[in-house]
Amino acid sequence: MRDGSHAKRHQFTTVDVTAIVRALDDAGVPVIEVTHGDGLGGSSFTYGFSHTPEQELIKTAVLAAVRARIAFLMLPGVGVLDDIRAAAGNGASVCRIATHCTEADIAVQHFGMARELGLETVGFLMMSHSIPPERLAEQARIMADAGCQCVYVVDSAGALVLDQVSDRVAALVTELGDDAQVGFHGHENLGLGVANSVLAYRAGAKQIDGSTRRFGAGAGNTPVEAFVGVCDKLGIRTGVDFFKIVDAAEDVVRPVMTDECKLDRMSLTMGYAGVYSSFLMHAWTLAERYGVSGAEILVKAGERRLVGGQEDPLITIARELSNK
Ligand SMILES: CC[C@H](O)CC(=O)C(=O)O
Ligand SMILES: [Mn+2]
Repeated sequence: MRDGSHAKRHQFTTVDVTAIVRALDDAGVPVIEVTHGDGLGGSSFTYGFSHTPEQELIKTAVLAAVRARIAFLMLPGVGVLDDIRAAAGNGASVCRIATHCTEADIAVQHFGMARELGLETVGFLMMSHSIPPERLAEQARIMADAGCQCVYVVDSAGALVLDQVSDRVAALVTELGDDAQVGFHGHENLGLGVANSVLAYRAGAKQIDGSTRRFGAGAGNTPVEAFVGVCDKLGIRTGVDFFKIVDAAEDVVRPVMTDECKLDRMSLTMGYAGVYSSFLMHAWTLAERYGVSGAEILVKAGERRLVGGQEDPLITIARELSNK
């Protein structure tokens, strides 16, 4: 529900969260993430305001879950340490800290504090396609040394293709050994979420993200119901019941979501050009405001190697295109 929140423009209600958590929990999903789509503190003019304060949603999710642990995500700078304390106080038990893949050092104090609070810790190396496996492994080492228990290869742009996932996951597994697990977070912008996730598992990833009906930024995340079905057929045990997760997707999540995540010109361009998936809605809005092509904005964003948090340069690009 965190990445999926982008596809609902952060308008989840406590009623939605209760219904979805119950259904996912009953299907056997072990960890459910609930936060504004841009993480703790994301509700703002830049990222869009939440319908319901995220700490309220976290509290609601904790109450609704019987077995599942509730996770939250934060980007240092968008959220602050007090947001982590509040989420822990509201019963969340998994703290996921995201940084651009070359900036792991900005999360050191967050992992330290999360561990002191007794939280399970996960590190997100975003835009993992943009640096080679060896450099990514060095950044993973920084997170693990700071107290992170599972470092994720995060394909924020949905730009990684098959072996590029295996190579990165394998590099992290070799670097981290028993010090931390490795995870994978895929996006569907080139239609590879499930295949990439299977390869991540085969390369040693122990935690894999997904969302029902693939709700997430861009073309969405790895569709968890398809991933569970594929894993069943491959003899990979996920602990998630295929028929229950399909029912959850169809009967509970579908009616709550206003729009489907589309594999269309814009999201395909994001995967192809290596653009942060959360830029999709910004590019749409700017394309309309300046009367320019959204896909062209994204291609330029890829050329300029913009990272998450650099939403303002998208405005510059749109203005430049419009002046041309
Ligand atoms: C808001 C953080 C970011 O979008 C994390 C993520 O899901 C990704 O990079 O794919
Ligand atoms: Mn994502």
